[in-house]
Amino acid sequence: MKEHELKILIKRDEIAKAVESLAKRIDSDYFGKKILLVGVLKGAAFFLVDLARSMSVPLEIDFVEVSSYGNKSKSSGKIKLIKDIKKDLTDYHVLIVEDILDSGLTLQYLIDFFKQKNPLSVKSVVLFYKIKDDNYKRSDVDYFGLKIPDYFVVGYGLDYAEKYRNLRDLYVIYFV
Ligand SMILES: O=P(O)(O)OC[C@H]1O[C@H](OP(=O)(O)OP(=O)(O)O)[C@H](O)[C@@H]1O
Ligand code: HPA
Ligand SMILES: [Mg+2]
Repeated sequence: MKEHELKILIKRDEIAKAVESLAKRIDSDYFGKKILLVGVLKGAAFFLVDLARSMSVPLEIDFVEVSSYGNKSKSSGKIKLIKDIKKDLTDYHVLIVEDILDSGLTLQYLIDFFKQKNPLSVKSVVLFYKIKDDNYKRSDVDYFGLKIPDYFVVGYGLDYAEKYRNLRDLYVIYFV
């Protein structure tokens, strides 16, 4: 029996355009600055690679891994740090690279976490910004690519129970 089905939400071309346009804006804001892109494994790995290849300022990359969804489609509310970075950040501008802002808990956790490492600055770029109702207060995002409705989505790095990260387009997953 089929448990879920996928329906396309955003095509790869639109995603690619959003990534290009973010890269341009970040390039111009970070001109002459020592920048470290920190991707949030595993979901944001795909976005970080595409973003970094579209940027032209000199940059370094690193990754942290956190997890809070496990095999579910709702945040457990508890962020688990699985992999930290070792680098001394005191002379870097840190840009946290996230695939999606949903409850916002992961990003808030990481902003606080990186501020404690005393870099020159901490900012964030999120590709998919999930729209919640107006009273829903989340951490501020410095750059975002595409607003999406409040559905559970997969593809372009995003998973359901670890599957579908490799899809090039973004899909809504419906549980039937
Ligand atoms: O705004 P939030 O509600 O915190 O959700 C966003 C985070 O959740 C997902 O990661 P997940 O914990 O599923 O780990 P994964 O990237 O390995 O799938 C996603 O990749 C973001 O990192
Ligand atoms: O909509 C989503 N899809 C996949 N992973 C996620 N993590 C937070 N929100 C989502
Ligand atoms: Mg996940």
